[in-house]
Amino acid sequence: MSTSSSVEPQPQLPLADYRRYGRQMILDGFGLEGQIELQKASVVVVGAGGLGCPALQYLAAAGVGTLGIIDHDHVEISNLQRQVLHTESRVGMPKVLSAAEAIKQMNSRVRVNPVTTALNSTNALELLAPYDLILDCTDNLPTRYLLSDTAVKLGKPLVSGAAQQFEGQLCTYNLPLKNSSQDQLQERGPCFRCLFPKPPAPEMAGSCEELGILGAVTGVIGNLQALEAIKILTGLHDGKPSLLMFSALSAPPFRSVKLRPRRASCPACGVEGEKIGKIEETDYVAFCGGERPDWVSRGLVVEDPQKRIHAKELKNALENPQRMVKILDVRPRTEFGICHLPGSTNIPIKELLTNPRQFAEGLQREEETDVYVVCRLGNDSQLAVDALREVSKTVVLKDLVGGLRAWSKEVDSNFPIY
Ligand SMILES: Nc1ncnc2c1ncn2[C@@H]1O[C@H](COP(=O)(O)OP(=O)(O)OP(=O)(O)O)[C@@H](O)[C@H]1O
Ligand SMILES: [Zn+2]
Repeated sequence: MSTSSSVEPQPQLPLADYRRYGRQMILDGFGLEGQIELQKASVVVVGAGGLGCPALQYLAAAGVGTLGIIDHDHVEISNLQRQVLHTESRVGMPKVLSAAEAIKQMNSRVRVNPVTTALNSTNALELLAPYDLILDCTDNLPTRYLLSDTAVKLGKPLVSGAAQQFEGQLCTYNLPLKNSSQDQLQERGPCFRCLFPKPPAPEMAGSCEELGILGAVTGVIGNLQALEAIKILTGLHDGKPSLLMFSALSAPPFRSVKLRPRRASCPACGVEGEKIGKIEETDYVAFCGGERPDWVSRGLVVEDPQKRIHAKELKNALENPQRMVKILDVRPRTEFGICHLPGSTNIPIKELLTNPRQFAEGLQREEETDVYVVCRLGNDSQLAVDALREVSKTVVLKDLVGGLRAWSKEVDSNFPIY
């Protein structure tokens, strides 16, 4: 029997992994140690949407040992333009299960822990505690504050991404600082509350559905989140907190600002002044100004027949005109260019609201004409009708309940939904 085999060191990774991860293991500063760190690491990704999908994809491909995925939503066809782990055949499936399936196909050795419930103040500490690092891939402020407070309480870095339209942001909160002084406060970088002590007004925060998003933009930010996580886990991060801003249409597209140290008076991570209470007892939605008005359902509640018209009634009015009928479409020009009702006139809501009198005067000249205002979902059309009513004497001035989406559902299934 040869004695050499008993003294030969065992490979520290399965042999196949040397081949699989070799391209990254030969990088200076990464090495075998880096791969072992990734293998041992656990990362939880909150949100398996536009940011979460690319982030998960690169974390799984790189060989992070355990990935938690938390999301309560299901895959929709409108997600596939950017949520690149989901597929046509998985439309309707919980996003976390769809993402788990994609990861399994790519790297079967990654342990995936899917959670199909929403993260909230009562479950956050428990759901996030088992992980080394947290990725915020969500799309709303209450969850951002909740994630930040929980990350502070658990002492974990929080890699936060955001993207909308052509723009995105990346920031790691609660980042472990390198060469930190003895000063306790300086051991970690600032938290989300240090930067944004007060939430912006809820109406300022629009969703991707309302404002639009280019898929490749979420790809850029989601990839950067994965990269940031990998740098932190493998010790490649310089430990200097910064806020990175990306604007796809600007030159150069990236800007970065160094962040100030954490605020001693921060109610979450500071040592002075008022502290936040228990996370479990905090109402994050209320803190962020309450629920955003659900305009669509609001539209269904306000049933004032003087002010509003349903899609089927509008169809009748158009087909059996007692009087002249005019359709005013208040969507942005780009959306009007996607599809519109024949014969409709486009006056974008922004223009209309800057000078409603001017447009009302135009309508008044056509006193015999009934005016119906339409938009995409039935929100802006209400604002337009309210503004026009104040200055106009047009006899019939109504907005379409549920907007053109309702038109498509209730009247003409060939009218595009976008
Ligand atoms: N508190 C939360 N817990 C778990 N997942 C969350 C929470 N808040 C948001 N998310 C998830 O974060 C993801 C954000 O991704 P994104 O905005 O790309 O998707 P979306 O909401 O499907 O988009 P769209 O606005 O086009 O419908 C969503 O899948 C959403 O369900
Ligand atoms: Zn703070």
